[in-house]
Amino acid sequence: MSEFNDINARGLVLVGCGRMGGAMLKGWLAQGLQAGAVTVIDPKLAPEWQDKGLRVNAPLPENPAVLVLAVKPQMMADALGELPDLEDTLVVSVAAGTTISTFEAAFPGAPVIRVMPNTPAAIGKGISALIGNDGATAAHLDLAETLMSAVGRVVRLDNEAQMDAVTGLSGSGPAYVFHLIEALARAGEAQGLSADMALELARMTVAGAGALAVDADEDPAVLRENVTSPGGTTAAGLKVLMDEETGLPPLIRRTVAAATERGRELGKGAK
Ligand SMILES: NC(=O)C1=CN([C@@H]2O[C@H](COP(=O)(O)OP(=O)(O)OC[C@H]3O[C@@H](n4cnc5c(N)ncnc54)[C@H](OP(=O)(O)O)[C@@H]3O)[C@@H](O)[C@H]2O)C=CC1
Ligand SMILES: O=C(O)[C@@H]1CCC=N1
Repeated sequence: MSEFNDINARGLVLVGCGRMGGAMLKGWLAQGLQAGAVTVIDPKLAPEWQDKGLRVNAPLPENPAVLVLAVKPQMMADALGELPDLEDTLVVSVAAGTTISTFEAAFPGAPVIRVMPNTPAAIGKGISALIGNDGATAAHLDLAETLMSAVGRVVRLDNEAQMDAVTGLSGSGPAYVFHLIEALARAGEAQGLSADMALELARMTVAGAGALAVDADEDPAVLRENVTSPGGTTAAGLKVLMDEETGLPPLIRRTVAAATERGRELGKGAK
């Protein structure tokens, strides 16, 4: 029996099937969501989605179980304006910044859940944080958690204000890690490695360390110490990286703070 039974019976509407919407849809279909139960609204849907049995830019089902909004925050008002009134449908938004109050205004009385996923959802390795409005029951939260746990892990927030920090950390975070790979590769090249060799070493180092950080019982700090021989190479590298004034900690603090602040601005309607 699929955990998507109710959704397969009543339907799911996905508005915006770009990088994030597409990543989630890929995971949901792989986990038992039936393509015929999904109505995708996206005027310029990528060709890869055209022959999957989805209902593409079709009229919405009468009473879908879930409406997932995955358009850019700047496009949200337009997208909401194109949707009909809904009854007994769970509204789920993954948009950065856009607050629950926006969806309550668009769908008065509806249960609303705000989710912040990330793109590793495409391979079932995402992390999502979610929080519902007062109209979202335990069953609604469980339904959203069913959807998001099909594409990775889920944490629940107790305060919507935390969502911008989540966005700045794990929503945007994959981009920081991809940039770390790029930077490591370039640094390897600077030390005489070929571009291909440096990229392969950097990519697999980040992937392997990430997998170990998840699988191992030890804290990341212990895993770091396990690599660091006294008087060895890692200690020499970490002396630069961990400098509290010029190293990674202040840089990452500023990075996450800037992303968090941008989430707050988007929530206030910035373009
Ligand atoms: N990308 C990421 O890593 C993450 C994104 N998010 C959130 O997900 C949302 C989508 O981001 P992302 O997937 O990156 O963006 P994309 O631009 O890749 O996808 C959005 C899709 O929605 C389409 N679209 C635009 N207007 C409408 C409309 N009125 N009705 C239906 N579809 C429409 C876009 O078409 P067109 O291109 O033609 O405009 C596009 O295909 C954002 O709110 C973002 O904050 C959250 C977490 C992570
Ligand atoms: O860059 C953005 O605004 C979106 C939200 C989190 C990741 N991408």
